[in-house]
This record gives sequence, structure tokens and C-alpha cells, in this order.
Amino acid sequence: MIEFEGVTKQYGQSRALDGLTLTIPDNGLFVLVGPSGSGKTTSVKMINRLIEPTSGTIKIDGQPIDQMDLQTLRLNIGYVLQNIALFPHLTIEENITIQLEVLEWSKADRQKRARELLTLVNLDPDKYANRYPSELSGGQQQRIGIIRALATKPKVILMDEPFSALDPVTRTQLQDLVLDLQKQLHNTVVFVTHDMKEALRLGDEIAVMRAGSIQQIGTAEAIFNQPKNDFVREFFDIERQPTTLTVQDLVAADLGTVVSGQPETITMTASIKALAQDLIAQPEGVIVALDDQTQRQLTTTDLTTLIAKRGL
Ligand SMILES: Nc1ncnc2c1ncn2[C@@H]1O[C@H](COP(=O)(O)OP(=O)(O)OP(=O)(O)O)[C@@H](O)[C@H]1O
Repeated sequence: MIEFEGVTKQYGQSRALDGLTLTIPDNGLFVLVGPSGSGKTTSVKMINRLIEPTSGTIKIDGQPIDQMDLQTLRLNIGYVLQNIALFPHLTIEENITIQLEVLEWSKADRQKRARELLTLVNLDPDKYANRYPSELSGGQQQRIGIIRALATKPKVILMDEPFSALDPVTRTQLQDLVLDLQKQLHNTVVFVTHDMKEALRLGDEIAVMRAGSIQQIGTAEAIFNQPKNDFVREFFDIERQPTTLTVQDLVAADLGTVVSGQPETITMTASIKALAQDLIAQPEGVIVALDDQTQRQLTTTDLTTLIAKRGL
């Protein structure tokens, strides 16, 4: 468990974090979401002490982190960034195991761990272990960034906008990978994004930030269905103008659950997964879908294509 207790960060006259109090439970995917400058990166970098608070305390499993040995703390925390900056002159295997070398693992053990990790993210070790970063696609490089962060088996993984620079298809694949890995490894993942769809898709719990403070913390469903204030409502764009897509369409596509009533007078909630996949629903009644880019009404054919493309 990671706890922020009244954490403030002051830069001269400006306050990046304003008395942040927050508990991040173990074994789950916790998302910090908010607009640019809201304090997400500052918060996450405080967990591995890349930034120190001006006041307040951060604890991991009850122990204040400023009293822990810095190297031990960092070895227990994986860190994935948007620009992962793999070392260009090192092979993929060497990149993945660089921290294990610091820990003086034998070459054989490092090789074994690199192979395990490559296999975990569906990259054939025979093919990729000895390649150089420039011989990998952006999405593959980001997979390496993720497994590099997992090499020492840390309990906590910090991910700061790791997929912002990737195309939408690769981004969806890597989101799936993170969901999968979290379920397999039971880490505590703290994931920063400014994208509400990414937050809805990934978060077991989501903290919505604005100007250095938390606006709301809750599950995707709670935040979507009961936004605490106008900021949260607008940030999640909940009142986007509806267009029509019938309840039957969504039920047929297995994207929603009928809560009560008959078709036409039905009450249903579309799954959050559907929302995160560019579909948006009114909390009650009409189910709607919008094309994210053009804001044009999606037809059933569009929806079917979308579902097929994304393998929902
Ligand atoms: N070293 C610094 N000196 C002065 N101000 C800073 C510094 N680092 C961050 N800030 C300010 O603190 C505030 C929070 O920044 P932070 O990077 O945490 O926001 P963010 O939510 O992660 O934004 P983004 O999504 O743009 O990265 C911003 O107003 C930023 O300008």
C-alpha cells in the first residue's frame, strides 16, 4: 500500500501539489488522470523519490520512504516512461537486464531472466534478445521498456504516460498487455495518463486530479455514473451529444447489459469497456455511439467493423 499524507510541492510561488492525501491499494491498477499541469508526474516521481515533497509524508507498507535506503527503494519500484530511452549500443537482452547486472546476477541467470521476460510479452527470445533497439518498432521498444521495469520483480510499477507517443492500435495492444501482466503478476501499478478513455479502460481505481489536488477517487463506473463535480463531468465528457444506436445493437455486440425493461423502453448500462472503446452511453435509456474523430454517428456497420478490428 502506498500512502500520501498531506503532500505538498511548492516551486517558488507556484504549488504543484496541494496537500495530496491518497491511498493506493496493493495488487491493482491505480490511474492518476487529469489535464496537463495537474500534478500527476510530480506525484508519481515522489514515489521513487525523483522529487521530494516540500511537506507531507509518503509511506510504502506503513514505512515513510524518506527513511528507506534509496537504492533499495528504487530496486523495488519499476519505472516506465513515455520516452523509454533504451540504450542504443546495448542489445535488447542487455537493456532488459541492466539492473540485474548492478545486482551482480551471473550472465547465465541474466540471460534466463531476459528470455522469460521476452516470452512474457510475446517476443521470441531467439529472435529479439540479440537485436539492438533501433531494430525494433516503437511498440516493441515500449514492450522492452515494460519488461525492463519488471526485471527485478518489483512490487510497484510506475508508468508515466507510457503509450502517449504510440499509434492507437499499438496503444490498445499495450494497454491489454498491461492489464494482462497486472493480473498475472499481482503488482501495484500506478499509471499516469491525461486520456480519460485510457483511464476508464485500465483503472481498477481512478484518481482525477486538477491543479495539484484530487477531485474524485473511485472506480470507472463510479466516476462515470456519479461525477462529484462539473470538472469531473466535463473531463469525462459525459454529456457529449447522443446519436442513436439501438440497445439491441449493443446487446448483440455484447457491449452492454440490460438492467431492466423491454427493448425500446429499456434501461441499460453500456460496459465501461465499451465506453473506453469510443462508444458512449447515456446512463439510462438511449444508447449512443460517436466516432471519436469526426463526432459522426456510428452505424451498426461501423460498430461491427470497430468490434472486429479491436477484437472485442
Ligand atoms: N521543476 C519545476 N519547477 C517549477 N515548476 C514545476 C516544476 N516541475 C513541475 N512544475 C509545475 O508543477 C505543476 C505540475 O506539474 P506536473 O508535471 O506534475 O503535471 P502533470 O499533470 O504531470 O502534467 P503533464 O501531463 O503536462 O505532464 C505544473 O504547473 C508545472 O508547471
